[in-house]
Amino acid sequence: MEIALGFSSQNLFLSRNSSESYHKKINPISSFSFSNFALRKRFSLKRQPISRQHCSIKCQASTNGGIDQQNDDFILEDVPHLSNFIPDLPSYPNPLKKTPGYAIVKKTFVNPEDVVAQKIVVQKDSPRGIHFRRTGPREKVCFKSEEVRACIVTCGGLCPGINTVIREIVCGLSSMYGVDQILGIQGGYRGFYSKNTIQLTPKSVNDIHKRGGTILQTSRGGHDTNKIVDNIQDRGINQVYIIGGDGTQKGAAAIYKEVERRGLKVAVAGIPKTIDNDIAVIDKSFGFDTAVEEAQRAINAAHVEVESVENGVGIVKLMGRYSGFIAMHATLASRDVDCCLIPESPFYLEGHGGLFEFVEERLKENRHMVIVLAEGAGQEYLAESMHAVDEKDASGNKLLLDVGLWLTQKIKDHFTNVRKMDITMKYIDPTYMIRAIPSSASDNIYCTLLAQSAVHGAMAGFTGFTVGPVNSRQAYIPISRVTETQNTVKLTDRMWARLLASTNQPSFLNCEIVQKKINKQTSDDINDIKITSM
Ligand SMILES: Nc1ncnc2c1ncn2[C@@H]1O[C@H](COP(=O)(O)OP(=O)(O)OP(=O)(O)O)[C@@H](O)[C@H]1O
Ligand SMILES: O=P(O)(O)OC[C@H]1O[C@](O)(CO)[C@@H](O)[C@@H]1O
Ligand SMILES: [Mg+2]
Repeated sequence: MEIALGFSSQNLFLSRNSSESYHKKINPISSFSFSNFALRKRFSLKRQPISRQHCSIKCQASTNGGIDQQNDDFILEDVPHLSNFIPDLPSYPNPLKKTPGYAIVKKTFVNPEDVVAQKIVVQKDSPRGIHFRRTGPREKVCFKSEEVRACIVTCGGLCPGINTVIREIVCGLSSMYGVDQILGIQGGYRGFYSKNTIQLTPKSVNDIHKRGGTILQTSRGGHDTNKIVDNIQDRGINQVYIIGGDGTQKGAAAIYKEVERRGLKVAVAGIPKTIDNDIAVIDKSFGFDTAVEEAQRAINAAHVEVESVENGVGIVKLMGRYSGFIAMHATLASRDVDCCLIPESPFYLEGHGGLFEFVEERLKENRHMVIVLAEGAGQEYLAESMHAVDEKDASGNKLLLDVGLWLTQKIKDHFTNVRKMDITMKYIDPTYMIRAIPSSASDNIYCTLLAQSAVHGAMAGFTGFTVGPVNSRQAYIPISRVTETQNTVKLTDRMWARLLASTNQPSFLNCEIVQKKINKQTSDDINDIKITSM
């Protein structure tokens, strides 16, 4: 089957030619015309002559559904739609146009064929690459307002902005779609089957965005797919909004699969939340900027303390289990940090090029120094030196040892006992403080976009999706796509190089483990189409 595509070089969106005949040929529900294709459908493209900024492209759905080896593939990684497994699903006109907010909006509904390109830095002849569906209101919805019974659940650790997302889902459902049956599931996944629900209304959530944490409470562990879906069925819930990190999104994928297996008309929408910014595909997770901003206060305090004494060494420990994004960004933002240690970049203490040597150099030069440490850094050394046994939290995440205390002690011992130097150590651990605060103004706006995109998607009948910004545009991403890998700092990317150039810290490159890690990252990068460089 042939599809005509047109795009502007200045536009991130690609639109398929919306000819009626095409729609009829592809899908009886015209506004969901992509949804007949299975996830990760690939189209081989034949390029036509490019005229100025626009070019029109013919593409052909791959008949075998497999990976097309042609260079100029257009790949749509689509999200499921309820019509995929519910026969004769009715659709209704979207009531949005009748709401005061949208009454005079020029283009209320997104073009159903708009997609967001995952890769926007391209060369003239490079392949078209992967695309995701653009979020936004569709002309047709699959739920009548009075029929919707939505629920919201929050799982995993805290993050600034969770309450804003809750608020905006409730207010979005109510003001845009006239939905008034919205339940809050309390205490994370286990709350589905072990706690009572609370009714959420625009009034009850009115000022929750000013508070940190989650008004619904959260938990780790307790994901029992069958019990959860039984409960969804028993309560007559037909839209499930799930706010949480990588673990939560895996849980959401399991719920979606079970819902599909049972053939239920239930839309499952994931909203990615993580302070660690470790969720793949999306640009950045909400609350991250707020946390980085708050981390500045701890770094400033450490700097003030150590520059006020002779040979002051300050250590600030920040969150980041497997990904050092908070530490990296907080360091880059501060300029008062001499060294940033993250889980992705192993370091060593003794000998030439090691951390002790660097600390001594900085003390000689400046009489003080500040180290920012991600909690997941150096765990291999700690485990070795403390003979620790592996402990896990209720979700199966490894419990970390306190690298901040360990490093403080190591530096103190080295300078006092080996180098016979007087130093003053200051250890600041603001880990929970940076995630327990309300979100900043810009994060609040980001949370609003996420929440409203999720609401539009669920109302339109999309399911099994996570919503998030891809190259600054909100997209519906298949849940499995965001859980297959974890986002980590790439030592081979320019952002880490910028950090090294800013701190002038050692790269610890003459260490064998570091070399091995970098070699591995380089080979992983070849398979990783996500552009992490900025
Ligand atoms: N593979 C999985 N399948 C189903 N459920 C899962 C899976 N992994 C985790 N979960 C569930 O998801 C919830 C949250 O997981 P977890 O504690 O790992 O936090 P998270 O969502 O990754 O957030 P964060 O890491 O940002 O704190 C828990 O209730 C856990 O039981
Ligand atoms: O103590 P809690 O609540 O389990 O959270 C700690 C973990 O949560 C995170 O913020 C997110 O996974 C990690 O950085 C941190 O290790
Ligand atoms: Mg996690």
